[in-house]
Amino acid sequence: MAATFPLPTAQSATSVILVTGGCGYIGSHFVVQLLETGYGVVVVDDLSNSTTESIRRAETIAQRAILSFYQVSVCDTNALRRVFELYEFDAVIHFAGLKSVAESVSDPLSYYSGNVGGMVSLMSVMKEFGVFKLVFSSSATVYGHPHYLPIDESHPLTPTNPYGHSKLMCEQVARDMCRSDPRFKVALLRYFNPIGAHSSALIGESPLSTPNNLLPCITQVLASRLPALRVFGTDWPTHDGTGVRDFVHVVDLASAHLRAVRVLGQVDGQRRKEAKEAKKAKEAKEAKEPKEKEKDGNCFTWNIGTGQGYSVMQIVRAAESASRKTVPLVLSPPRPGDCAHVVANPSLANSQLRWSPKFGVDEMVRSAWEFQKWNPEGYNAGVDLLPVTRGASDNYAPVVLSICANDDTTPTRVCSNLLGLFSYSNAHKRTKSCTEVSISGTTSYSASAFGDDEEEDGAAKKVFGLSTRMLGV
Ligand SMILES: O=c1ccn([C@@H]2O[C@H](COP(=O)(O)OP(=O)(O)O[C@H]3O[C@H](CO)[C@@H](O)[C@H](O)[C@H]3O)[C@@H](O)[C@H]2O)c(=O)[nH]1
Repeated sequence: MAATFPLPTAQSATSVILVTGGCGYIGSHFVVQLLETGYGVVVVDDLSNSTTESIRRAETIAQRAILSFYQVSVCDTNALRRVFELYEFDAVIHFAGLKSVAESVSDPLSYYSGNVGGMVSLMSVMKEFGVFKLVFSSSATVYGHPHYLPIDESHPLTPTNPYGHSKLMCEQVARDMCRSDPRFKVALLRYFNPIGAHSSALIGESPLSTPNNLLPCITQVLASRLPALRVFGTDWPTHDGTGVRDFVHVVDLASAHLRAVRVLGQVDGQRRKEAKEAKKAKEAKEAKEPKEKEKDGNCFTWNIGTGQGYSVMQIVRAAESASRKTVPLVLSPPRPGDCAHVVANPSLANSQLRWSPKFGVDEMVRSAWEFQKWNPEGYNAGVDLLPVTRGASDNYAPVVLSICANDDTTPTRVCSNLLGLFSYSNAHKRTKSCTEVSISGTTSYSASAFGDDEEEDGAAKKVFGLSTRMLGV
């Protein structure tokens, strides 16, 4: 029986979204959601800290292809123009940017030219081509050291490093553009600490260089890629002496962007409606609008965090429990510039965006570990996932593989990671010792069906052999 996956073409896509930095950690999770929701997706990324492998995997998860990828820096205004000439974008989601606090201190010009210059370049091309909806990746770093907790959007903005200043300047560019032209509608999303990975374990955080952030450090220690976790500060005024942060699952964070795109779309409809309303009704309505809107036109700022704080040691314990391993620790002095406690007040996003996080901290940490476990070398493992075929209605013959798992391994993940499958079915059933999974679209293995016994067929044996060799299952 042939499986059919809908692969909408550019023509059938209702709305086309440009994602800058779409190959990165957060961008790739967002691309999955855009594809799953039916948007047409164009990605630009200069690949300075990412690879296109993440996009191929996002397509695998969503079983849909993006419309196009362009290796373009947002700072390259002419190259951006050429992309805008090809599509009528409904909105732009701007993830592209540099994000290392330490690097920004040693090389501030790169952060001002890359992040602020990139924002100016992007917004100028948006204006030129009449694209007015923008969702921007901002950061809780714009608040600097907390004056009070939890941090709401009215908290003073006092960044402590060039990275934070560059994000705040980008926000200012957006605010000023909204004030100067009421057609602009911008969502500034201030992320707290994004962690975790997609449940498929196909995409996750895969830094090209040595990680600085807590979770990738922990998972790399668990994978024996780093010898030990340095715990920066054990004498903070927190419940266990280690730093407390507001960790948010990257999938929840991605869905906040989807909500923001929708809310900005409603601003459009709202404006048209308001234009038709009687003056009195309009005034009454405007009186209820958030202050932010009066001040900044259609520029909205939302904290994206859970409102819950977890300490470094709580995260370490969660990782040990997810991996059933021990994290060797080196207790170290505080990192320069760090602070004890950073927790969001996300109530504005909860009410105005109608966004609230679904995943708890255990799931965040578990999924981060799963990604590390199945992708020990990140995206550079040499696993060759085939691209999703760009076509209207390709039919693929399903292949049923039987994979023996001696733990609760998710079979789709094993198959997708190891066999270069470009689409898979979520339908699977488990037997006592073996797990069956229906998979579509393998060119490497063309056998049609196997039973529970992997010895039954040479190809099945080969598949199983590959998984055992590469993963130690
Ligand atoms: O190897 C490590 C790495 C981190 N930490 C601690 O873990 C906590 C979280 O650190 P990290 O993951 O580096 O995040 P933050 O320092 O909170 O910074 C993140 O969150 C900020 C917003 O709150 C953003 O501005 C930054 O870009 C982003 O990296 C802090 O207490 C660190 O001292 C360790 O103990 N050991």
